[in-house]
Amino acid sequence: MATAFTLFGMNVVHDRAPPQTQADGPTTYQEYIDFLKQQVHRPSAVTPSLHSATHSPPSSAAAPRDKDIRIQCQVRARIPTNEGGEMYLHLYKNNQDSKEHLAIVYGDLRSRSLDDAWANETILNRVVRGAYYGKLEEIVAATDVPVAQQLTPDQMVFLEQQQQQAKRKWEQQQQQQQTETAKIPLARIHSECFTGETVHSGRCDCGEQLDEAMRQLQLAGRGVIVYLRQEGRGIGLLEKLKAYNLQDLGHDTVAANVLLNHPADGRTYGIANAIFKDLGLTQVHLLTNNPDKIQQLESYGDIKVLERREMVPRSWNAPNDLLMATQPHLYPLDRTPSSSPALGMSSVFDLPKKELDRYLAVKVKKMGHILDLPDSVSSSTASSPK
Ligand SMILES: Nc1nc2c(ncn2[C@@H]2O[C@H](COP(=O)(O)OP(=O)(O)OP(=O)(O)O)[C@@H](O)[C@H]2O)c(=O)[nH]1
Repeated sequence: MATAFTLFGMNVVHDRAPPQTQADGPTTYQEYIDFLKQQVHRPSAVTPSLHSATHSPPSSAAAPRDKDIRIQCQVRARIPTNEGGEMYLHLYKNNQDSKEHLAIVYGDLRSRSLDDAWANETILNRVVRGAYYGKLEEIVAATDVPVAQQLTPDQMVFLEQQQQQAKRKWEQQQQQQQTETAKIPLARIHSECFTGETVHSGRCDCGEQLDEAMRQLQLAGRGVIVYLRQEGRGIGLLEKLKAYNLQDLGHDTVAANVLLNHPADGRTYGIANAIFKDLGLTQVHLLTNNPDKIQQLESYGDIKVLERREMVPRSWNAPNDLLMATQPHLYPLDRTPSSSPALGMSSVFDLPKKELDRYLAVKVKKMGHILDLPDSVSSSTASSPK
């Protein structure tokens, strides 16, 4: 028989009664989760075991392996964007996991580990891994290149001199910048979301957040988006897709994670902290609604978040829509209202809003994200835990 109870102002309907000890139903979130877990571990026709005998349970993504983090930027490359801007993609390796975490860098920030001298490398090796100063087109314009695998002695001398000059220019610019403006870079720590970013899922706002962060960074002209491979809040794509099926059965994003024996949010930010440091940042303005992200980042003691810049969902943000409609060149092509229907995709004016609003409401109501829920969203999500 279905049971209903209220949790954090939401009516939760479940197909089984809560445990005897909680005659009035769970009153705290922990009790709700315990209640759900109890059901999962009872044999049931409607709630099958989540892990078959042939599969070992997923490892806990929560275990912080945050000690003695070492990172190295392996390569940097210029990426012109379809909106007319330009950024430098930095690829990092680290001693914590085997993932390729990224930094999307705008403006003149430089990676210390990339710029370090590496053993037995030639000037051409440095240029190829992106540890060059200035613009490669300037080198190309001034020599007979294409530069071959082997540089002639003349080319080698030219390249060395050209790089010394370009480096001095960069250092001068840095000094001027610090004395004149002491600009604090704009930064974002973004967690990978294949579904939201690549297949344009309307279950979450991750894709539009990445687009919006890139737009803001491009406008700011200086800063970084650290792109962490922490898919599914750290549980990975496999487990996130299972969580989606649990969500379709009526659980919210937090409960679905817990039912799969994962923490609600298993992410850590030690690698982001190390990447910020590597890029010479000590103070940032951070684009986020997630206070936990700020707290975790600052807990390492290296980076101070001077200001939090909120990320308002596009579908809630009329002025942004207006900006997009009037300045579509600032937005990715596949997200503009005019091009979307032609591609058979939802336009931002026609997002699958119900599921997205539920996702956003859970972030605000259960995960403490700082966002003003519009009345329409508050009321439309009040009766559902999803
Ligand atoms: N486990 C799980 N992860 C999800 C789900 N939907 C999106 N994600 C992941 O959530 C991460 C983004 O986290 P969010 O909570 O949306 O945002 P945030 O990074 O904490 O906060 P902001 O800085 O304000 O964007 C990405 O790694 C997504 O893959 C879901 O339903 N379940």
